[in-house]
Amino acid sequence: MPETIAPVIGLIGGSGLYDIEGLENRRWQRVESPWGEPSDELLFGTLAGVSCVFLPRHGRGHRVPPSELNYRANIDIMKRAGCTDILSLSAVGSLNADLPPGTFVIADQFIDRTFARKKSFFETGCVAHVSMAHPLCPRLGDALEEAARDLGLPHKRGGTYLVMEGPQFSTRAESELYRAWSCDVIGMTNMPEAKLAREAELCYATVAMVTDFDCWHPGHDHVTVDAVVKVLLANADRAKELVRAVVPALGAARGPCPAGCDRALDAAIVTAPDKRDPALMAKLDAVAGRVLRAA
Ligand SMILES: CSC[C@H]1O[C@H](OP(=O)(O)O)[C@H](O)[C@@H]1O
Ligand SMILES: Nc1ncnc2[nH]cnc12
Repeated sequence: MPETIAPVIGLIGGSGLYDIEGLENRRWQRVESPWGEPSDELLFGTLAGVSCVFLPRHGRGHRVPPSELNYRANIDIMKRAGCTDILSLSAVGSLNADLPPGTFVIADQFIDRTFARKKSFFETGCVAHVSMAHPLCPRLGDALEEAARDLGLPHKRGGTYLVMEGPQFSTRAESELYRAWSCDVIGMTNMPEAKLAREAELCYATVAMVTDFDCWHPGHDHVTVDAVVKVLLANADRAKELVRAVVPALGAARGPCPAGCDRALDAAIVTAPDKRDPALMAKLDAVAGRVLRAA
């Protein structure tokens, strides 16, 4: 019989999402990470009896820009806090005329165009290569799709999220290029977050909430924070409804992830055991302890 676990649902709130009201037994608590300073304390609580852990990605008050987020510390503390799954709730621009502001895209692919971020927990002293062919957990995607449908939210299952470095919005030529690549939405944060979640063997899903048409659209010559924030606030309320609907569905005890997210490191580490750096191994205790302790 495969082992069953009681899921702990991690929620990463993006722009406009700095708290989850309605979380019961709530407490903000600092969690230390060997990877440095995370964005904020974690908010622990329960929804319908299911354990949840919330992190405001940019910190309360939106202090940290996308390129300066410590993605490694953020994922590490969520793993330390016991999370098994992460739902990323993110504001995005639309690159697709069929996805107007207000649409929730349950993404299934990424193109990572970021270049100024630490993208892996694995460094000299312990090298690993995980698969990113299917970067988002289909089991979480199924649950989100069902909850969005039941709530009557405008949504689309599947879509490619292009991750740009930012913090400036894209040029018109870039926006057109990404459209020619068949990307659906654009944002600045879900990479390397999704790569690090995979390395940490966490199931990860993205709800990309469209706030604007980026700058390619004939009727929307540029993106402005003002315009984005207006839509964002309405999206944020609906995102919280979605969370309240999906968490109970995800909370039942379950076996291993059918897509293998929770076993991503099984065949990923290539460094010979006697060549591994003890200091790095100590930092990897939460992220990779399952496989390193077994070695
Ligand atoms: C305030 S609009 C630009 C900002 O919003 C998105 O962040 P998040 O994914 O955390 O919601 C986008 O990626 C930019 O960082
Ligand atoms: N157009 C856009 N480009 C990048 N990130 C965004 N976040 C919200 N809208 C965006």
